[in-house]
Amino acid sequence: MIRFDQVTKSFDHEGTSFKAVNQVDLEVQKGEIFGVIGFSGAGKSTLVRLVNQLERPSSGKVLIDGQDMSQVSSGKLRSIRRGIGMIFQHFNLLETKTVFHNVAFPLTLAGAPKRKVKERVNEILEFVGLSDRANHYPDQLSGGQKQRVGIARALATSPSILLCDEATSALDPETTKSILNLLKKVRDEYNITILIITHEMNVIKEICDRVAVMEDGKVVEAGSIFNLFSQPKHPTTQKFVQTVMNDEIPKSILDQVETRYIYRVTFTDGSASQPVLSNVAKQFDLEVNVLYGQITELQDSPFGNLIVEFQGDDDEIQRALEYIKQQVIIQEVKSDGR
Ligand SMILES: Nc1ncnc2c1ncn2[C@@H]1O[C@H](COP(=O)(O)OP(=O)(O)OP(=O)(O)O)[C@@H](O)[C@H]1O
Repeated sequence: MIRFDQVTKSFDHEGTSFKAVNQVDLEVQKGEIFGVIGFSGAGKSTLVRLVNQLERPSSGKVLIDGQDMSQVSSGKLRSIRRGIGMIFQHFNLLETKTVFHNVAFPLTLAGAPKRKVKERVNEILEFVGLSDRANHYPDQLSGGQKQRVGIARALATSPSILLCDEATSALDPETTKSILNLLKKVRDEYNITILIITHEMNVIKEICDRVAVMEDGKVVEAGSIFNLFSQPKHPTTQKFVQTVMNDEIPKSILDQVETRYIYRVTFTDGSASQPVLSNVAKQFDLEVNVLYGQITELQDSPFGNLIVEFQGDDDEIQRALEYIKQQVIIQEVKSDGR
């Protein structure tokens, strides 16, 4: 549905050319919630602005439903743009207009008749839970309510794509959660493709199906949430994962452990590590101790790491490791003393 094909966007500054987006290949499927994460300056905003052609690629193609955006007529581009909604970190509401008129704005702009506008605005305000705030002004609303208005405005013209540029970065954690739940509802009920850019791994973890990690204009790693969280390969991905899954074994615990065999066992979708470990304890002549761990939820399934130590005969431990490897992800933390 959205395809970046070798897309580069360069900016010229004081005689030098700078690639804000550098040869990006990505495909976002219809109805998917796709996250793009990266530190400040990685090129996320530029990437998202390439989707609705607020920026034009210097080279490569951006395709929406198979259509090369650089090849369409200006009339066609306007109609494609109406099918792409966008929400922003600072909401970008019209302060002098009521909630109703903020949401009505894109419909009025598109020339919709008054009766249709009223019907659609009321419907969408109900969807975002703000029917009782229709006559309020933005400065009478909380941050979370303002973003609900932003979402309602973006949805007013019934888009098929919703772009979210740091949409929860100005909100507290509770409000962030409620906005993310609303975005999930947008996807589930309207089958809208959602492209989220953020610097917060929590946002990715909460609602995305797949994620791309950006650095210096490039996508350094991309994949399903499970793959990225369970086996992050690039150092930047590893840093982001650690912000929500701190699985570094505390030094105080490591110092107390005398054994040589310490491993990280990772829970992934459908793999229940705990039964595997109790089977190991039953089937092999060794002791298994859980030293540390953190289990969370990823897309409604348990996910996390357990740091375990094995005590026993070397050969028996090797046999047990072979058995475990066939069932779950296991990585060595320490196996050779200090
Ligand atoms: N119009 C522009 N002209 C010149 N340079 C630009 C322009 N837009 C973006 N850049 C540069 O491109 C790089 C990527 O910027 P971009 O805003 O896409 O990154 P980002 O990952 O969204 O960062 P942030 O999270 O801070 O917004 C930055 O170094 C920025 O200064």
